[in-house]
Amino acid sequence: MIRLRGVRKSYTTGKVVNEVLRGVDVDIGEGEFVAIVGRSGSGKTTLLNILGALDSEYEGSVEVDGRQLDSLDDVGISDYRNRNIGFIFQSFYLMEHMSCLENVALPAVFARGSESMTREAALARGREVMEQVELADKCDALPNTLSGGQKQRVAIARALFNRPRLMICDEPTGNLDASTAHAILDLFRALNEDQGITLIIVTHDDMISKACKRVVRIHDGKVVEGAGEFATRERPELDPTEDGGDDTPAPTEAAAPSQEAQP
Ligand SMILES: Nc1ncnc2c1ncn2[C@@H]1O[C@H](COP(=O)(O)OP(=O)(O)OP(=O)(O)O)[C@@H](O)[C@H]1O
Repeated sequence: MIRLRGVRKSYTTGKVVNEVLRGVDVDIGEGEFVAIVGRSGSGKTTLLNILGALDSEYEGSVEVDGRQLDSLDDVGISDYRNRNIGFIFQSFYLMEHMSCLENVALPAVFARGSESMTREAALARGREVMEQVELADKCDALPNTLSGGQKQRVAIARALFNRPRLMICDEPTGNLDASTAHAILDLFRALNEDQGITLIIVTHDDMISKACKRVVRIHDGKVVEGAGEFATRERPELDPTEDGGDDTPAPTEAAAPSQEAQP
């Protein structure tokens, strides 16, 4: 489903170039349940943003169902995202002045053309996904009256609204205690097993990564474990204290301003 080859990404700040991804090759198949792990600063979120078509400023190839993502224009990319991907973040990004149901129905606002829904249809679909996350009784509640775990369930319901094939989750349990995190994990498992939704989860939480069916590990700007159906060409020696430190690559002085530095 998603195939990355030779993906490189650097951030340029002034004259300093930080090469974060240095030739990432990875495959994510339909229906997979994958964790992305690595030290802080190793580029997990950077990779996730590319996998989720949130970032198109990279070198290399990202192919989805046989089609290069960079062949799509901005409208094509947002259509692809809206139709196929649900996003879950550590901070739940709920609109505090709207009810949970209105939050969940928000993706209808972004639907385009003939597919846009009436308000009634959007709210009915919202109720359906609130039921799926077992929060039907919280439809009219404001988000700030909910617990952290409940807020994350509302965010998951919102992500489910457009019936995504893929859910991209960045530290989804980062703000939750262990038992609440476990309940969210159970929900992810059910979405994967019962609905066949592909899940890609960036996590520092061992409980989550152990439950995933594959672990993709990033180190030194490359995928060193769990790349998918092919062998990674280079495998740097891994530090056994892997997740304990910071993997931010040392920034280098730019010889010339990179493309990203151009206005
Ligand atoms: N928008 C940005 N501009 C400049 N540098 C950035 C930007 N986003 C990330 N970086 C840098 O890229 C590197 C990788 O960041 P990223 O957030 O992908 O790491 P991560 O593995 O997700 O880290 P963590 O586990 O701490 O969340 C870090 O050195 C970070 O400072």
